[in-house]
Amino acid sequence: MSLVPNITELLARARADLRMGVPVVLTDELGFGALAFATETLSPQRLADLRTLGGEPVVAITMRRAETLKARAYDGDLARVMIPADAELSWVQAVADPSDDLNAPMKGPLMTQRQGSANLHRIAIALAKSAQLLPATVVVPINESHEFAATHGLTRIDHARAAPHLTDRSALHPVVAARLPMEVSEAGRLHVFRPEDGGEEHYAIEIGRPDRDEPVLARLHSACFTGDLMGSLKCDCGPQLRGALTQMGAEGAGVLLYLNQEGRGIGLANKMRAYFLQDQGFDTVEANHRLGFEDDERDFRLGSDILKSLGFSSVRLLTNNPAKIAMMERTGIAVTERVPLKVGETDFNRSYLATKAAKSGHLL
Ligand SMILES: Nc1nc2c(ncn2[C@@H]2O[C@H](COP(=O)(O)OP(=O)(O)OP(=O)(O)O)[C@@H](O)[C@H]2O)c(=O)[nH]1
Ligand SMILES: [Zn+2]
Repeated sequence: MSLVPNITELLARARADLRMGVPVVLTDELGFGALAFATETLSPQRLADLRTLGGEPVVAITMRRAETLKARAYDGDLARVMIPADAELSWVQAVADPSDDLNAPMKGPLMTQRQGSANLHRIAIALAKSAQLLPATVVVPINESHEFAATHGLTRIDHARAAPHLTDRSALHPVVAARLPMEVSEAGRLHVFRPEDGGEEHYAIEIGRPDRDEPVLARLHSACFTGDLMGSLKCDCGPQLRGALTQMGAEGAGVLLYLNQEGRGIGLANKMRAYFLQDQGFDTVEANHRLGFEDDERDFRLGSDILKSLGFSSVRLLTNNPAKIAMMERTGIAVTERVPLKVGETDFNRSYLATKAAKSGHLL
C-alpha cells in the first residue's frame, strides 16, 4: 500500500522526532527492541520516564568521544556508557557534550557495556548525526517493541531495513533551474537539486554555457554561513567562494556546486560547538573529535552526482583538498587539472589553514 510510509520516509520522520526530543523505537531481526533518544534533546521528564521501563539505559557515543572520555569502546566504532541510577540529566548530557570537559572534567572511570549487540545503538547514533545533533543517544531496551511503538504513537525503525540507507547516499533530483545574472557574469544560471531522503537541497551555479565535451572549470564549495555570508576571518571560505566565481566569470564558463554541508557536514550548531572548543585551545581536527565526529563528515559523492546530472564528465577542479580530487576520480568524474585556490589568509585563520595542511593533507 503506497500510503504507508516506506523506510526512507520513516527515517526522515525519526530524524525530526529526535530533534524534537521525541524517542524512536528501534527493532532488530532477532526480536530485540530499544527506545532511543538524542542525548542533547532529552528532557528531565523523559529521563525519569525511561527509567521506569525496567531496562538498563546507556549513552551510546562514538569511538572518538569515548577516546576523549577514556571510556572503553568494546564495540569498536562506539561505546555504550552505563548511566548510574542516581545520575542527573546534566551528567548524561556531559557524556555527549564536551563544552565543560576542561571546566568540570567527568569523574571516571566510565563503565561501558560489553555484552550484547550494539546494532541498535549504531543506528541511533547515525540517526542523531544525520539530524545534525551531537552524535550521542540514550538507548534503553524495551519488550514488545512493536506494540510499544503503536501504543505510544512512536516512529519504529527496523534495523535490517534501515542499515543500508544510513550509509548509502540518497538519489538527487533536479527541481528547477532559472537565469541568475550575477556580478561576476550576467550569464549565470542556478539549478536546485533535492535528495529523496528529505535532507538538505544542494545548488549548482552554472556560469556561461560550458561545453559538456570539455573539462569544465568547477568548484565543490561546502556551505559556510560564517565565512560565506558573515565575512568570518576564522576560515577562507568567503574569499574562496568569491574567488572561484570571479575566475569562472573571467573565463566565461564554469560550474560552482554549493553543497549544503555546513561545518564539514556536522551542521552549524555543532560547528559553533567546535569553535567554542577552539576558543579553549583545541585545533579544528581535535575539536571535531572531542565532539564525537570524524574530522570531515562530508560526502563528496553528491558533487559527482550533480555534475553528471548536468552532463559533465571531466573537470578542472578549483581546490586545495586532495580528498575532493580522489572522490571525483573514484566516482567517475575525471579531474584533468587541479586549479589552486589560495585566497583569504588572515591572522585569524593562519593556524586553521596550517592544521588542515598538516592533518588533512591540504596542499599549500
Ligand atoms: N567542523 C568544522 N568545520 C569547519 C571549520 N571551519 C570551517 N569549516 C567548514 O569547512 C568547510 C570548508 O569547506 P571547503 O571550502 O570545501 O574547504 P576544503 O575542504 O578545505 O577544500 P578546498 O577549499 O577545496 O581546498 C565548510 O563547510 C565550513 O563550514 C571548523 O573549524 N570546524
Ligand atoms: Zn568557512
